[in-house]
Amino acid sequence: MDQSIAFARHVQEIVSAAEGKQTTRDPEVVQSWLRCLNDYKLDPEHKGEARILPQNILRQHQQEAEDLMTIARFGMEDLYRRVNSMGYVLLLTDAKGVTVDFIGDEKVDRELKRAGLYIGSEWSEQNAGTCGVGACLTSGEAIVVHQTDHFDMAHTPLSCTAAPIYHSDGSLIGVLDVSLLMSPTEKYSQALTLEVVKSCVRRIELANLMNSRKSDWILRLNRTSEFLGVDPSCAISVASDGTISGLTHGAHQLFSKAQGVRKFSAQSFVGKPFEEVFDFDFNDIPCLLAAETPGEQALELSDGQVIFADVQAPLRRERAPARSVLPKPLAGIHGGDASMQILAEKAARIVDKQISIILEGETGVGKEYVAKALHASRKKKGPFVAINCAALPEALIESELFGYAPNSFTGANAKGKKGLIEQANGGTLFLDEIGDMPLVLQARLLRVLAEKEVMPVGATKPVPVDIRVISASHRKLKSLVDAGQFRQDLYYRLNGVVLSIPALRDRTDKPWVIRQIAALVSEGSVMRFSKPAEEALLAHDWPGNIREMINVFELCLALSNDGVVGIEDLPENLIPQ
Ligand SMILES: Nc1ncnc2c1ncn2[C@@H]1O[C@H](COP(=O)(O)OP(=O)(O)OP(=O)(O)O)[C@@H](O)[C@H]1O
Repeated sequence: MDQSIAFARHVQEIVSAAEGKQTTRDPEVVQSWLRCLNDYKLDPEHKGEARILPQNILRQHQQEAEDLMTIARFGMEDLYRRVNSMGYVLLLTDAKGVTVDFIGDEKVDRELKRAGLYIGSEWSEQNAGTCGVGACLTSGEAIVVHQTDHFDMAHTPLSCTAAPIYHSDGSLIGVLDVSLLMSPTEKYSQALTLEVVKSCVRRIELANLMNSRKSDWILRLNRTSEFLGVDPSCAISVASDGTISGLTHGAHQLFSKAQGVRKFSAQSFVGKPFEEVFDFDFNDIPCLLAAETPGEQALELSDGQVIFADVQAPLRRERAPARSVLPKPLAGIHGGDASMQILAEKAARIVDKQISIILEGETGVGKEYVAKALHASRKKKGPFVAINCAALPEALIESELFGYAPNSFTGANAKGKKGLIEQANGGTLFLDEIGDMPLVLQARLLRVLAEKEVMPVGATKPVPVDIRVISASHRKLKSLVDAGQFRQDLYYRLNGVVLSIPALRDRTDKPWVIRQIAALVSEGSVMRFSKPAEEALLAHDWPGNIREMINVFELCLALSNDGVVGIEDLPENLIPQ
């Protein structure tokens, strides 16, 4: 047919379609023509040249699309091996329609370049009119734009089949297009090509999801159980908190249909709880790993539709909780010593549980300090009551601990008195030097802990108490039990978890401890040490631990000039000979 007649007919067809007249064109092609006329104000009589971007601008697009190019390259090469003998070329464009990667036959390089089937060509609908890439980007769906489907007469020799590529977060990131310079007249000749391109993109998206979500559960999904393991139709990833962290476009379409969502909305399923989409408990996903029959792989979608799932467990464990996730008071008990860090992490795991804790360590290492940090880290705090079992006078110990009823003995307060255990109700009871508690009192304490109530001296009715107990001892309680000085049954009740605080001489964070205690003693004002003084502090073995350090620093502060402590200000036993 004469070129000018063909051109006139093409323009005429577009105009009459725009007027709403009957047409045999596919509706998505007509919709694109209408966008070209009405939205982009393109002129069907104008013959545009294919636009190839200059190198520097192309490079910018390629840099921004680096991830997409890496994701898609293996799929493109595989696809090209299958279709190149039929004359197809492959284009990968970014979300703006710029060809950032290209595979074609070098023998017809010049013709391809002229036709715009080339690296750097720009195929947005606004620029090139109806074309495979442009219509695909605008609609978000795969499409064949065959010969005179093209809006611009310059492109009507081409046949273009394009499928959108979606990121696992749901956003449209590019288009994979296969095009022919010369093709059979009938459009249905490209029906199989469309399926091949869609399947290639499906595998690209799946590989991307599996690669980028290694710490999550991956569920490969199919409507039938056959081919589920080898060629699933779509997939999702689920994070450890039970929310959907990523999905392929096929999964997006499946869920949208199940939930009656018509309008395409990119991110609508990412971040949603797994149970909102499936009628299945997230915590039961591991059970699917052991599925042996298709029936055991079947899941129900929210609309009752059955879908089969092939599950892959997280390949990479999420990193262990960093120090910063410890409750603040516990994170602040050391300055980087490894055994203190382990202690803090262990304590953080049990801090809100009904588990008794024993703190062991030499005198002055900071057992009460750590007990207070434990208490301060609890969600439900209540009061903190400390009892030094070694310092209580024997005669008063019972009434101090358990309290007494009004007028229960001579000299007692007429109103009675709440004991320390009752004062700790709803909070923490810290029993310091528990190893020094007399045996008779140990029996009574055991009853309090077992029955969760105290019987004040002279009272007839017990008082219920809810306390968490932290005990401390500078001697190993187990050896006291072996020596018959501590009740075994009480030891077992107190001994939920033992936390051993290292001696100061064994800690690797001594410079941090020095700074802490200097600030404590000087109450925030200046207290610094000369280099030789600091070296002497670091070399000392601190038998009295942190308490000894506090005493030494108080003395130094009093002797020093303007808060700067020299070696001569240190006590004699600290000065190297
Ligand atoms: N990390 C720290 N920062 C500041 N001060 C601390 C720290 N650790 C302990 N202290 C202080 O050191 C002193 C001794 O600590 P604590 O009384 O907790 O030790 P203890 O092991 O319970 O001693 P004892 O065995 O004699 O009962 C206290 O004044 C405490 O406040």
